[in-house]
Amino acid sequence: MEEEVARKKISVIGAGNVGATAAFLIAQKQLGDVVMIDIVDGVPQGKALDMAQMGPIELFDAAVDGDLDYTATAGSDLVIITSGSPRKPGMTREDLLQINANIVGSVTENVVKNSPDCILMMLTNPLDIMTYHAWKVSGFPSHRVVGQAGVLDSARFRYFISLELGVSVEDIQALVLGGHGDTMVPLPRYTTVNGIPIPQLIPEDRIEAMAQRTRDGGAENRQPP
Ligand SMILES: NC(=O)C1=CN([C@@H]2O[C@H](COP(=O)(O)OP(=O)(O)OC[C@H]3O[C@@H](n4cnc5c(N)ncnc54)[C@H](O)[C@@H]3O)[C@@H](O)[C@H]2O)C=CC1
Ligand SMILES: CC(=O)C(=O)O
Repeated sequence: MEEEVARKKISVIGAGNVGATAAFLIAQKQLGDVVMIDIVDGVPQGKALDMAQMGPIELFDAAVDGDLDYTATAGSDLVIITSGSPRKPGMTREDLLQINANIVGSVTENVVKNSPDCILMMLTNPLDIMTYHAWKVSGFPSHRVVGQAGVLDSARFRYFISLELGVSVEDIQALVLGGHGDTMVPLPRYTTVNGIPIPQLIPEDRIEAMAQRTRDGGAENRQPP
């Protein structure tokens, strides 16, 4: 007899650019049923409805709901926190510290009340500090609180290398360590194209230019309209 496996429940706090994109990709890949929470009435509900109505086109059955009330997130397996202010031109990620610490603190308390066994994934900037803050506020063991940044930073580095060499991103493995900020450390000798370290393929000054563009990634991607 086939065993029925329930989909995971994944809540996304903040239904802005990052939260809504994450919610849609989760639903489209059927990683779980999704609940989006925001403070602006109509935004999480409306965006969730739009996404759910893409199910018949993209062929997914994952549920997508939006709400203002954290009880809708109850029993989540994973909660992704994106709520907060994004960087304005000229701001560093650290400039966001005070504004977002207040938001992340109260959001984390609400999340923990409703999903005491979840894994918390932090995206709000400044990422490393907000992850630490959420860990402290949650009281969770450290293996249940993670920050998302290394994947994005490594993806940016891979993308720039693919442009430089005219090869597919699929052939590139890259590793970017350190914080999600100006101190991030792309590792060229551990970055390979089909197994060949990039210092054997790209001049040093070009690698450094791509490493710097990766560090500046968040700012470059958020130019004023
Ligand atoms: N870690 C990473 O890789 C990345 C992190 N970020 C960070 O993610 C955060 C969100 O960025 P965007 O989505 O572009 O901003 P956004 O302004 O589009 O969305 C933020 C959302 O949070 C909501 N919000 C504000 N206070 C809230 C609260 N107390 N409870 C629930 N929702 C609340 C806002 O209403 C808004 O809809 C920023 O801090 C940004 O710097 C952005 C890109 C990558
Ligand atoms: C905003 C930000 O942290 C980024 O795009 O990397």
